Amino acid sequence: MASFATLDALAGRFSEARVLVRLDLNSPIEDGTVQDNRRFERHARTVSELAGAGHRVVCLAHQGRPGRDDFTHLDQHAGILSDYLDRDVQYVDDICGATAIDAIADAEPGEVLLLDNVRMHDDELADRDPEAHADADLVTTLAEAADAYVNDAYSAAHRGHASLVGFPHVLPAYAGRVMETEYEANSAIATREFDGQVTMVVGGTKATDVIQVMDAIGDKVDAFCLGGIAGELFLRAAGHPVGHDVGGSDRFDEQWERNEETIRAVLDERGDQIHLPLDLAYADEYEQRAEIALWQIDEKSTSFLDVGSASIDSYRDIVADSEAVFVKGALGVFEDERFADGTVGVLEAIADTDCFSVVGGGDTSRAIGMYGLDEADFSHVSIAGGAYIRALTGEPLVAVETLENCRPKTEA
Ligand SMILES: Nc1ncnc2c1ncn2[C@@H]1O[C@H](COP(=O)(O)OP(=O)(O)OP(=O)(O)O)[C@@H](O)[C@H]1O
Ligand SMILES: O=C(O)[C@H](O)COP(=O)(O)O
Repeated sequence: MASFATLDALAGRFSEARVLVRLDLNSPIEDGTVQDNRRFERHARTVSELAGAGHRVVCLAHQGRPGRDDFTHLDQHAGILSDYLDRDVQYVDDICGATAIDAIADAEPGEVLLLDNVRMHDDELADRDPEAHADADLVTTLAEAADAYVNDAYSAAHRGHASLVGFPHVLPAYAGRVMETEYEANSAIATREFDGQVTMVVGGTKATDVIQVMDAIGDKVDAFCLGGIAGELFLRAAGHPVGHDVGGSDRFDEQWERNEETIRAVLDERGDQIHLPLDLAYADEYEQRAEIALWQIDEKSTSFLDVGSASIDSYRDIVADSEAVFVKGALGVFEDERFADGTVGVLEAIADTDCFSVVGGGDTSRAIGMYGLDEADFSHVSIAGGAYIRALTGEPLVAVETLENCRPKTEA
């Protein structure tokens, strides 16, 4: 259990307050258009609760990183957020200048504002510790204009940026509903004791991340079911001619070099817990899905894009016997229907059981909506990427620690 104060405590202390709410609306951008995603819908619940209670809600968020194509203003984000609320979101083209401060002062009870991309202010990304961030202009100016601070940005909580760690030192600070639920579910592998089998489904393209997770939490997990790039790299370590770059791909060799030692050590120490694909799927000469058993592969000349049917059956059985299942990364290129069987098959197996389940990773969790699965059949579908990885390994998240350490005095 986290020891931060929540919106329940805020409700008991404030009415019609000016509440600064840090959201994480960081989203994919395609051809200049911000793509709607779960983050808007989830954060809308926190914003709606606060606005519905009559508070004046001032949202702060970031988009992209300076120097990247996805570093933009938040006007489109305001539009998407208001689609999920039963009220308008007023976009303020300023962060903590006179325009922002006036808009905050003029806000009526129940009104929602979204300030501009907080990473456009130099203080946000300055390399400072939380106490020094609390003294920076960005934080002191906005804190002066507000009564309370809510951090709902769990998925950015591994970042020690000003808007995430500065305010709790100068304003009564609370965790929003997204922060609360994400923290609870994603930390479960590190904090909860499960009576039965704990399974982790590991796939995707970021093999380095997931291999580190496997290395760190091997003691807490009974079965790892592998697919995606990590699956092939483990097969390569086990002596199979897969997991090499072919036909212009650049996903394998570099990650192999970086992780070979860890992969071999994990296989050596935890071979019994690790379930590798028994077969793999690829596009044949007619561009149809075809499968090949592992023992039939004698040279790496094909790009494999999914695990095969025998692997899926075996993973489904493992899931059915599990008390808890955590998913990180897709087992295949599910965006292409021909190669969705592995990812969808395992998600369906999880949905069919009443095990405790967490599905993480922005890309992977998209498969739930794409293939008509019901989010309600999973205990939690995380909207976090880097923060989820850290939570799985039990690594502290600096913004969560700050909320806990700066718990408002009256709620202590
Ligand atoms: N064999 C494969 N070859 C190429 N890509 C694959 C393969 N298997 C899975 N993928 C890709 O992995 C992606 C999902 O995993 P990824 O590592 O990107 O992370 P995620 O955990 O879902 O998301 P994020 O970390 O971005 O929040 C999917 O888009 C899928 O197409
Ligand atoms: O999208 C995310 O995972 C968070 O917003 C963190 O973004 P960052 O990796 O750019 O800090």
